[in-house]
Amino acid sequence: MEVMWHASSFLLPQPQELLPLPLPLPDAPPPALTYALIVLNQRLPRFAPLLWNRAQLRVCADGGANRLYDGMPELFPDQDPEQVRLRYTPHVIKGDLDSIRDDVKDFYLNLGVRILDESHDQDTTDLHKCVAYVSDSAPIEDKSKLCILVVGALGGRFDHEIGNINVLHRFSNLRIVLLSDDCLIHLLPKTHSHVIHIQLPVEGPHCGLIPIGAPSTRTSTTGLQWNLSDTAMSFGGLISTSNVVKEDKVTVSSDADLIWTISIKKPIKE
Ligand SMILES: Nc1ncnc2c1ncn2[C@@H]1O[C@H](COP(=O)(O)OP(=O)(O)OP(=O)(O)O)[C@@H](O)[C@H]1O
Ligand SMILES: Cc1ncc(C[n+]2csc(CCO)c2C)c(N)n1
Repeated sequence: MEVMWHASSFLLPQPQELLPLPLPLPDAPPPALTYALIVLNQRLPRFAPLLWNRAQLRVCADGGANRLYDGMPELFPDQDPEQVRLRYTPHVIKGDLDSIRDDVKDFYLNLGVRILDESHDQDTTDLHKCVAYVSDSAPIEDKSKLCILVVGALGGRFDHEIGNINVLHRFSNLRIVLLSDDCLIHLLPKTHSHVIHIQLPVEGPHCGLIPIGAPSTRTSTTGLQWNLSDTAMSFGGLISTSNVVKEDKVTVSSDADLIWTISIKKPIKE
């Protein structure tokens, strides 16, 4: 079975800000991914500017545009809010446009941002619409190198959270990472075995492995405090919550699609 690599390196400073990298190790992950960022309608996480700089395509889902407009200046309190907004202008705003404020819409329209009104579709969420846009924008051969980072996806309204997780399953051929200030989650498709490189300075130790779409009759892991060994997992039976990462590399293989979740560390207060 083919191996799929995962690493939350987008939470680290950009490679050019670091010292020259050592030679790749034999089991190092393959070349870097291309990132897209989707901003949802929840408070921006503190590391939003880091993800913004990582991403080549930046999209706001409807009310996510309000959060960008209001929230980026709050993250740079010493700077002129207008200058901050100009620096963090999205490429596209897409959704049913029932949450974006008129002043925000006019501001970004004047800057030439593409605003895509899909109010005719009341059966798919704004996140779904934005993921479809990002996916359609990427050439097919590049899709396996594409990683979509979604901020504001967790820790809010439960119906929205479940809707956001459903998007992971709906687009299971894409790498999508849902983020909040506190944790991230992504899908581990059953079509691959998985190697997850843990970025210990920024993530862990708490983690979970959860079969959300269907039960698993066999899941095996290494690198965790409570490893699974051909173990069954299902809602109503065992699911792996409150697990702990013990090594900087975790491996997972399963006969079902699983959700991987890991905590994001808080910055140390000075
Ligand atoms: N509280 C929340 N928790 C998690 N995700 C959210 C939350 N609020 C919004 N989102 C995400 O942001 C996207 C855009 O939000 P927005 O409020 O514009 O959507 P909406 O469809 O107008 O919501 P509503 O259900 O309130 O009509 C949603 O599709 C959802 O993915
Ligand atoms: C069975 C069913 N439940 C809820 C909705 C409502 N809904 C789901 S996605 C969406 C768009 C949000 O921007 C809306 C209004 C529906 N259509 N069908």
